[in-house]
Amino acid sequence: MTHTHTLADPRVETAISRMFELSARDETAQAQLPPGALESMAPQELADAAAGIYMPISADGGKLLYNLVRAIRPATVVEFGMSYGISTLHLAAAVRDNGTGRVITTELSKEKIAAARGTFAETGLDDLITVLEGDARETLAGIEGPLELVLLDGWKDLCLPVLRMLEPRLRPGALVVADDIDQFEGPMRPYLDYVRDPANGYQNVSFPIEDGMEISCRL
Ligand SMILES: C[S@@+](CC[C@H](N)C(=O)[O-])C[C@H]1O[C@@H](n2cnc3c(N)ncnc32)[C@H](O)[C@@H]1O
Repeated sequence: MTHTHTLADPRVETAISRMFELSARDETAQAQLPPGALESMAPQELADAAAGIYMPISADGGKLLYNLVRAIRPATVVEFGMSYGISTLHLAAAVRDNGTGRVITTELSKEKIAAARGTFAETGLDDLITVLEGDARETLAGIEGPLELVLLDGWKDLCLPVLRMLEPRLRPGALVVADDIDQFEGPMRPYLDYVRDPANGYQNVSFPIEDGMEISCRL
């Protein structure tokens, strides 16, 4: 018997492959940002300046997210930092295959949001995805819990404030996944110190996948 899944749906596979191919130009585009942009620009200014840069999760990171969502069967998945939606498609494909749940994602760049909305419609996953336009610190402030899976992949210095904001709505056993913990060791430090401090109520594992993912289970 052949088992199929939504990541193998030709519409989804084509969209993900196309975006990964386009993301190969990220390094060249990133080199055109003003020097020190990552450290000095305000979140919206940086999002606009980086509108042409995909900055996606890795292919294996996407598969890991798919599997986590399949295993947990969350009613609500929350994503901080959608970009062009590569990670969002992996999350939504798993929600589709679970037959239950939804994905709420958030993004600052209007250009990325317009492109991602088109891609989500093209893949047939748009009915599962709610895109909130604006700063996650505001757009995610009012979402209802309990939350069972959270992906933190926006600007790295904002991962801790966003986690602290969502924390009261995490159900015990919820997973919080933070991407790029090795690549952005400095900006991620306050976040990592927080989740790794046993007093703060998480069990952690640093998953050695491309630039590193910290997976934290809410106790
Ligand atoms: C690393 S990329 C996300 C990549 C995406 N998860 C993927 O795998 O394709 C980070 C994105 O987060 C967005 N972002 C950063 N800070 C944000 C904020 N405060 N609120 C909403 N979006 C934000 C940026 O504009 C950028 O597109």
